Amino acid sequence: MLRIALQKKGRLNEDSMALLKEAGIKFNVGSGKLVATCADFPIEVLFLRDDDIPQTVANNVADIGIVGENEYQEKQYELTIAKRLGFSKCRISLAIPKEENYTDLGWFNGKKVATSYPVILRNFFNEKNINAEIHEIAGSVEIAPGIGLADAIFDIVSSGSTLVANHLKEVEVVMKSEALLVAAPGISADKQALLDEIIFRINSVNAAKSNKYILLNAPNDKVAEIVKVLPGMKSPTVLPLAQEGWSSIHSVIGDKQFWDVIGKLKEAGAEGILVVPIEKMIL
Ligand SMILES: Nc1ncnc2c1ncn2[C@@H]1O[C@H](COP(=O)(O)OP(=O)(O)OP(=O)(O)O)[C@@H](O)[C@H]1O
Ligand SMILES: O=P(O)(O)OC[C@H]1O[C@H](OP(=O)(O)OP(=O)(O)O)[C@H](O)[C@@H]1O
Ligand SMILES: [Mg+2]
Repeated sequence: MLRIALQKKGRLNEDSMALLKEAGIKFNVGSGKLVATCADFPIEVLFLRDDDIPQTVANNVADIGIVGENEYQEKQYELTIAKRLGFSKCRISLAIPKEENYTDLGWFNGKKVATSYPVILRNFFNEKNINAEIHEIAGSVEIAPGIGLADAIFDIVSSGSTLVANHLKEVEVVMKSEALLVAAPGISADKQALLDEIIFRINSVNAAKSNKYILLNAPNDKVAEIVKVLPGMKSPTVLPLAQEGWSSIHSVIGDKQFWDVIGKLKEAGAEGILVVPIEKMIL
């Protein structure tokens, strides 16, 4: 039985639960329950505050967990990053009152900076030889300069709207963050096999999301040119149509090349192009 630590509620909770669900791992979550089991996978979930997830995994109370890279860096536990999950993307930045004239990091010398990430900030300032005071607060960090608690802040930024609402401007991006699947170092072979299965399923789900299945028709004399344009998992499938002299071509295209490939297909004489989502893609 594997134990996973997930955020109880907040920014990471919904995407973490959705990802596991797509990977065929559904929990029987009752309201207020902090532990849940799964009917079709040998896994148990602990619902925690995100701040407590790195420690819980490091102490082997949970075997794996989903946590923001910012929290992982801040807590400094030796955990294995099993998979970067690509959601909850944000940056952790220094921001100052918008009317301040900012030229470089030297601005922070002698200033007081409010943050929930003192370790990351201390390391950054040390590395850059900045002598600033760090004032740790647990939340509502953006309010600190406005109420005279600090001169600047170091906090999570995504759209930037919280900064704007609090008359602040982002001046330095210190780190970028995304959700991580972390594991305790040295878990047993049995647990590692379950973790590998979860990663395999997540990869299949992610590959399916970033690819589309494409079907099109073409006259036989255009098939060779069209096949050159299509990437395909191995190579495109070419099947004869009932109508003499025509073929149906099937393939898989990645999101990144999608519109470029569609344009080239039309130029090469493709007709009746259909694009359909892929449920799972086994690599
Ligand atoms: N605006 C955002 N956009 C994208 N990701 C974010 C954003 N805010 C936070 N995150 C990411 O999600 C994680 C959890 O954020 P959340 O605001 O839910 O934390 P919290 O208030 O500390 O929750 P908890 O109650 O569990 O301690 C953050 O550590 C960060 O990695
Ligand atoms: O740049 P933005 O898009 O405005 O996002 C940044 C804000 O998002 C997070 O707070 P959240 O909204 O999760 O509230 P909380 O800190 O109270 O949980 C974070 O703590 C920032 O305050
Ligand atoms: Mg927290």
